[in-house]
Amino acid sequence: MTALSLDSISHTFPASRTPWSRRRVGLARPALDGLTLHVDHGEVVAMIGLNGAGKTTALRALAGRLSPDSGTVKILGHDAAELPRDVAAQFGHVVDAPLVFADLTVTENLRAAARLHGCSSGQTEELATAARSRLGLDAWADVRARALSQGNRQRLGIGGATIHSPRALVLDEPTSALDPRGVVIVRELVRDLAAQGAAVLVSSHHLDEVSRIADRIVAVHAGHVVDTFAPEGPDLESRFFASVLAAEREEPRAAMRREA
Ligand SMILES: Nc1ncnc2c1ncn2[C@@H]1O[C@H](COP(=O)(O)OP(=O)(O)OP(=O)(O)O)[C@@H](O)[C@H]1O
Repeated sequence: MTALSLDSISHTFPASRTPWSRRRVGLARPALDGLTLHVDHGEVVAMIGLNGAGKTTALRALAGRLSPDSGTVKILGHDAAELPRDVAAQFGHVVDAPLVFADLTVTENLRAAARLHGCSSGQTEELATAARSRLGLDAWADVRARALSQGNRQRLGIGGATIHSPRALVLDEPTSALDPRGVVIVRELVRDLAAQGAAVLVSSHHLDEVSRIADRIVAVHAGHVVDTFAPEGPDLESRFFASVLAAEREEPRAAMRREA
């Protein structure tokens, strides 16, 4: 059953203005251009794409941080922009900056994350201890988040986003700052959640990691899905670039068809 869905979503940010002029500069190209993507329960889908392809914008729409110009965005069957409280409690995400309070310690942050995700006060301590240990953060238990390294802060954000064992999870470049041990920890955490039935959508630039973590890989280019790959099989990098090149060759023809 589909747990995360983006259907024909399009979004164009306003063209930027220079600080010294009210005149808009630059072309307003769509960040998302009819992107459709579904993730089922128990499935890990990885989104790959060049810089500016639209990955984060799509994930922001799922996280309820952006209302696209058109299309439908659903989490567990509900409009992502207006999740009922009980559905929000089954969803987790790290998109943009992780929800980490700089002045709280690691343990206090995890307790806060458990409460914010609707876990009962009776469960909080146990969940915080388990998440801290799972993410390899025991040595930093009483350290304020502002003093953490970038990688440990990323671990803490992921710990907070998954502390309630969500049924739907969205992670934007979850391993970008992690050391190799952290990469394995996050991979195993994501795979375990999927084994429990969670739908997981991650974006990443690490093609090697993507093929280890995902059941399905989607290539996004110019705001839409241009190809889908199985993780096994030869040389993901070559397959990815072939798809991007084919999409770039096809685009002028598609634009002419749209204008005709
Ligand atoms: N807040 C914003 N205002 C204006 N344009 C934006 C904004 N956020 C994103 N964009 C533009 O939307 C397009 C898609 O950006 P997005 O961040 O979704 O790409 P991405 O695939 O996540 O890239 P990266 O791999 O570099 O993180 C880009 O052209 C970007 O410049």
